[in-house]
Amino acid sequence: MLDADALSGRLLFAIPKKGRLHEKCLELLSGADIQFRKDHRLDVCLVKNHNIALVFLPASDIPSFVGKGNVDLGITGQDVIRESQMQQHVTEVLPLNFGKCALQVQVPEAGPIQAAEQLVGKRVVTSFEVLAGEYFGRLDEQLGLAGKNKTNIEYVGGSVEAACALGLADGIVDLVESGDTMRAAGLHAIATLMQSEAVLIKSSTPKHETLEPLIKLITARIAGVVAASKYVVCEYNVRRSQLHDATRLTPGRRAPTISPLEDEDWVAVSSMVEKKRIADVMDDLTKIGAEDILIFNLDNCRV
Ligand SMILES: Nc1ncnc2c1ncn2[C@@H]1O[C@H](COP(=O)(O)OP(=O)(O)OP(=O)(O)O)[C@@H](O)[C@H]1O
Ligand SMILES: O=P(O)(O)OC[C@H]1O[C@H](OP(=O)(O)OP(=O)(O)O)[C@H](O)[C@@H]1O
Ligand SMILES: [Mg+2]
Repeated sequence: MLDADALSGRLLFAIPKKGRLHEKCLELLSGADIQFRKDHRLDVCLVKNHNIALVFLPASDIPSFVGKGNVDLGITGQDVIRESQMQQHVTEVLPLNFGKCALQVQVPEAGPIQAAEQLVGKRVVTSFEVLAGEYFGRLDEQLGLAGKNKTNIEYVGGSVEAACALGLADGIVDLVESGDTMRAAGLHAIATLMQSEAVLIKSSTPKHETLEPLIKLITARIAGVVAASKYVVCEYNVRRSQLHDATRLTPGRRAPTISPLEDEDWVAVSSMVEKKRIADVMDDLTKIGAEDILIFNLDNCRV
């Protein structure tokens, strides 16, 4: 049985229990070798190989749990940190390079509204009533709307994109990643409130100073997994005479590793390259005569 004694002294680490961030968080924990077995009936479980307990919570509740110091560390989206008005109480320790999306004002594509200002005084449906309220509050003020004439912000918990078709709203404020959901609902975006990604957060006023070394260790491990997902190792052979151009193309993080080959005119080069740039880099290496270009994914790293 899991009771308060079992949790006492452990670092509490909040993980989204479902939704878009859940699977990615499990991959991060596995990459950082944080081992646990979760009973599906319980939202708290002990980590086997560290003095940590994982707490599985809705992503939108995690900012206030961390901000109030009820848990020590958490993963959630920057959007829900701002929506819960917890920015002053939580510290963003590390961006995690997933859960990337934008909070946008959307309206029916075929309709008359083409700018957010035209929605002022009308009905807006959203799960982000604080952020949408602030945004349209500013527009209301700029356009001098007050009282009953102000933009009407209404909360729904999900499936926000259906609101316009159902006749409940003139526009919505919701998250967009690929845009598939928005387009399927016949909507298009006319303004962006914020960009968001998943972040590792800790309390700005931690209750347990003694846990700080463990927080640092976990942060370093997770940073290693995140960096590994951003980089590849690029290895190739190139003529010594082209080495200057080659190192300009693949400068590495500190410097590329250069090894001699049996053929004295040639060297082997090994270098970390950002994954998103690798196709261009391979094209450019080919142009300067590099051969045998090999790309390796990283499972983990410390850089
Ligand atoms: N389509 C998306 N692409 C990338 N990140 C997203 C997307 N939708 C949401 N997110 C991020 O994930 C966080 C959690 O949202 P999500 O909708 O997955 O949670 P939920 O509402 O608890 O789950 P569910 O929608 O399954 O009930 C959001 O605050 C946002 O940061
Ligand atoms: O631009 P896209 O790639 O289509 O992603 C955007 C959708 O993802 C989220 O919904 P989710 O899947 O969490 O469902 P929900 O609306 O029920 O929360 C968000 O609320 C959008 O509806
Ligand atoms: Mg959702």
